Amino acid sequence: MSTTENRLRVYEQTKPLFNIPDGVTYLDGNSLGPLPLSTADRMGRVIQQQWGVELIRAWNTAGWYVQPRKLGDRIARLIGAETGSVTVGDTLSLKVYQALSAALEMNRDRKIVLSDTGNFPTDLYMAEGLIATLGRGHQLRLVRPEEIEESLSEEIAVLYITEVDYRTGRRHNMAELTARAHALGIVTVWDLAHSTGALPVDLARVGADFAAGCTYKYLNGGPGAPAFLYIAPRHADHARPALSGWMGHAKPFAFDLGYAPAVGIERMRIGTPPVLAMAALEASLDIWDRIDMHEVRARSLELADLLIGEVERLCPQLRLVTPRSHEERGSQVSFAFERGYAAMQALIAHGVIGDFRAPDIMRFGITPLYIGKAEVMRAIEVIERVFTRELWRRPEYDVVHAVT
Ligand SMILES: Cc1ncc(COP(=O)(O)O)c(C=O)c1O
Ligand SMILES: Nc1c(O)cccc1C(=O)C[C@H](N)C(=O)O
Repeated sequence: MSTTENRLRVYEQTKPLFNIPDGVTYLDGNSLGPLPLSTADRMGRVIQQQWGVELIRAWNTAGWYVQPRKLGDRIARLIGAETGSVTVGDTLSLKVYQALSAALEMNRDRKIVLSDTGNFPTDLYMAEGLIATLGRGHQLRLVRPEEIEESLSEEIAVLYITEVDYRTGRRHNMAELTARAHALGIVTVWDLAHSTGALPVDLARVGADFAAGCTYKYLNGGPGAPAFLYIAPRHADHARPALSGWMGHAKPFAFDLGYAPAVGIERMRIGTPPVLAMAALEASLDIWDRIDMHEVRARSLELADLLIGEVERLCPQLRLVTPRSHEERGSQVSFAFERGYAAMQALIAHGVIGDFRAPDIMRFGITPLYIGKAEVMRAIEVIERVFTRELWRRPEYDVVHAVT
């Protein structure tokens, strides 16, 4: 846990803990965080000593079985959640499905799921799939992000949104929306994919009902790292698991023929946890345990302001789509540019890695653990070069890859 004595000073003491290839300025930690230097060693030890030697005994001797909860408690500190209210495992798509289905059951007389057009598509697709499976006439209602508040009403069963918009970086006011939703009898499900490790989140204080997030972005857990799910302790013993796998059973090793949910958040486990991926996450959480999220936030805003100011001054072709107000943004800066895909490919070819989101958004993640003023200044210099020389016009930058 982060105490004043063992706290790491963000950037100065954290940058040396990451593997950032020479010549690369990495502004895509909002999509896939870089590799902590300790990860390979940690995974190697789990593979060699635990899997290799302990074999199946390691579920007990190395604590594999209790890892989902132990890692959950470490993430809980970063999102202001109560101890014992977070479980780790599966993918975020599954975790939002579980949260939404449990939330809908808490409001059985209402049929509308309210979300916004800035939500990440998998969240919307999972809702569509769940609604079709339920076959009870639910409806997914999508409004523009800025219309969410005025769209809350006693008709809505669940408010189902992502706190920080993956394209624009626009941030919803979680405290205000949760309070308003609760006053109208609405259950809330928050996707924290672009919040966890990006900014302070205070789930217990705002009284959120359900939340889920991933660990491969700001938390640096590695590609395919497991997701997490939060249920407010007041609901955890009543929430019904739609995906009633054996690891969420009250007594998995009794091998009963019928399902009985475990106590609390444990019921949201599904099947066998990804032990090796959890080992990687454990290594990155060793860093995060020593981080003060308020320090991360202060640095992030400072760096983002620098990037916004200089890019707007030097590259008038780019249009800022991230809100200027600190309260209304997450930890990424996005600009719209018609040829944004090619421009981002040009930047990547020149050592500045950000990414592109259709139709025209260039995203730059601000991740203060390994990005400081020097990195942002270098990115600005390269962005200026790409735009003043119109390097994005080169045909090689139009080649479209499967994953952007
Ligand atoms: C808001 C949000 N939700 C969900 C996901 C993805 O979920 P999964 O980890 O299941 O691919 C992403 C990114 O991929 C995301 O940005
Ligand atoms: N999860 C990803 C993947 O498996 C491949 C490529 C990108 C991703 C992402 O996380 C995308 C990300 N959620 C986004 O904000 O666009």
